[in-house]
Amino acid sequence: MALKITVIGTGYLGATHAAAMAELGFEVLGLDVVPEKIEMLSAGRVPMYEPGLEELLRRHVAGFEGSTGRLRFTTSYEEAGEFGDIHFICVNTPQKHGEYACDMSYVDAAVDSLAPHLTRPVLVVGKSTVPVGSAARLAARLAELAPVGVDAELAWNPEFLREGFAVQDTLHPDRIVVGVTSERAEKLLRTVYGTPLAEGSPFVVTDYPTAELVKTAANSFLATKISFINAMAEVCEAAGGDVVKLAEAIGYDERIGKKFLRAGIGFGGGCLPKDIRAFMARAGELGADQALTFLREVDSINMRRRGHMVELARNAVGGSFLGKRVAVLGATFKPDSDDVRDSPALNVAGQIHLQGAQVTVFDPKGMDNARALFPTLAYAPSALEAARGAHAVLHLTEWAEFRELDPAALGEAVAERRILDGRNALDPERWREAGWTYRALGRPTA
Ligand SMILES: NC(=O)C1=CN([C@@H]2O[C@H](COP(=O)(O)OP(=O)(O)OC[C@H]3O[C@@H](n4cnc5c(N)ncnc54)[C@H](O)[C@@H]3O)[C@@H](O)[C@H]2O)C=CC1
Ligand SMILES: O=C(O)[C@H]1O[C@H](OP(=O)(O)OP(=O)(O)OC[C@H]2O[C@@H](n3ccc(=O)[nH]c3=O)[C@H](O)[C@@H]2O)[C@H](O)[C@@H](O)[C@@H]1O
Repeated sequence: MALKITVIGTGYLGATHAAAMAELGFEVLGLDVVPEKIEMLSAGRVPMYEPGLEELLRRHVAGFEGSTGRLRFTTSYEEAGEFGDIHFICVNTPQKHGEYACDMSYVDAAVDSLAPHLTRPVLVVGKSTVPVGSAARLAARLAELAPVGVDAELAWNPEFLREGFAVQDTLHPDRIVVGVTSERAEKLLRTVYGTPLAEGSPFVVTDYPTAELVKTAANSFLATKISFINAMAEVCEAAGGDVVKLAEAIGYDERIGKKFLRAGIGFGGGCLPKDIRAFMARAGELGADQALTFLREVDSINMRRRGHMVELARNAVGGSFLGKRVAVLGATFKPDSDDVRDSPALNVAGQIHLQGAQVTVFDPKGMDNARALFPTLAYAPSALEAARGAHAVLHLTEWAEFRELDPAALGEAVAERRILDGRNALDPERWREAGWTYRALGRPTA
């Protein structure tokens, strides 16, 4: 009999994973505790912006022409327990309020809710990003809470997808990593990730702690790479160098590589910032805090970028924001996503607003989420409207459409032709030729 899969938590990770599992041919049931999300997904609508996901969803949710009907959604753990042979846990693991540590309460709640409803031998597979040691603890919890006689095993299978590329990354992953304690679990996961998904993707089998650590190590490395180039940007500014050229030049060395060397206002989002902090907190609990002290520096270089952007903008408008209008292009933490969790762009916008400027934000996809998080900022329906009357335009999220903006047309709308590029993504010459003062982070002023 074909394996049936449940996916618990249908956010950025879970909704994508559920649709991808249906694409691979499995019967899938997605579960979330938020009924509105379940209603939307059941109707073939994705509750966030993720390119290609809605199309994938509609290929498998019933009610659309030619759909396989293999993908359904529910809020019922009882239904999930009846349905699944394999249960993927994809719930959120945010930073604890006021602490560095990871809040495991959602993962714990998912295991606690599922376990009593299990009806047959199952594999529960954690995908959420968790502190090392969680899998062993959860395996014991699962065994304890599962009905007597039900064999409930746990595996850990961290996820490496990027928002904006979630569908592609899930269907064609760089690698699949599984932390298992039995051959049966490994075999089941090899079946799940069988062709075409695993074609060309290395399949790494390891123990729980290594699987958990691979995930936090990967995100720590990426964060470190970004903070490294941002540290170079600071030195370039002091010395009159150009960090974009520097990144290009060091990137030709294949050992260094070109990727993740874009200097700017730094990393944000629902993952890198909280993951490096949770990693430091966990290392501290394990008595290995010294090993990760460099991550504290990675974090502080990153947070400094936001303050630096605010300072540059303040200086650009004459030393004070009082009575000034500032246009902010971009609200999401990166382009091609509507995610504003720990967004550097919104953080900068918020700081400038607090310092007295009238800030107007435009983002192609993140407006609703931005408004919900920063209701006191002003929002405009286009970049042009946001720029109207502005004393400075700040480019803070590198959406492709911002690269296409017409500097001459925007120049007609603003009070002062002054643009600060927080992502080093615009073409300085185009803006300068149209009479703008263009300023970027880590680059010469003219
Ligand atoms: N967003 C991303 O690009 C990636 C996220 N991750 C990790 O995946 C996990 C999930 O992240 P996101 O999808 O971004 O979070 P999210 O917040 O978008 O989604 C989490 C979902 O879980 C649901 N949920 C919470 N408690 C629940 C419960 N007890 N039972 C059922 N559903 C519950 C929430 O309602 C929400 O819909 C995190 O650990 C994150 O670090 C890993 C790789 C990529
Ligand atoms: O654990 C996760 O959730 C995911 O976190 C990141 O993915 P994501 O947060 O979607 O976004 P990234 O593309 O990594 O960008 C993160 C942040 O770094 C910034 N960034 C990225 C690259 C760069 O060169 N410079 C830079 O400032 C982006 O603007 C963004 O704010 C990782 O890239 C994924 O592999 C991982 O699965």
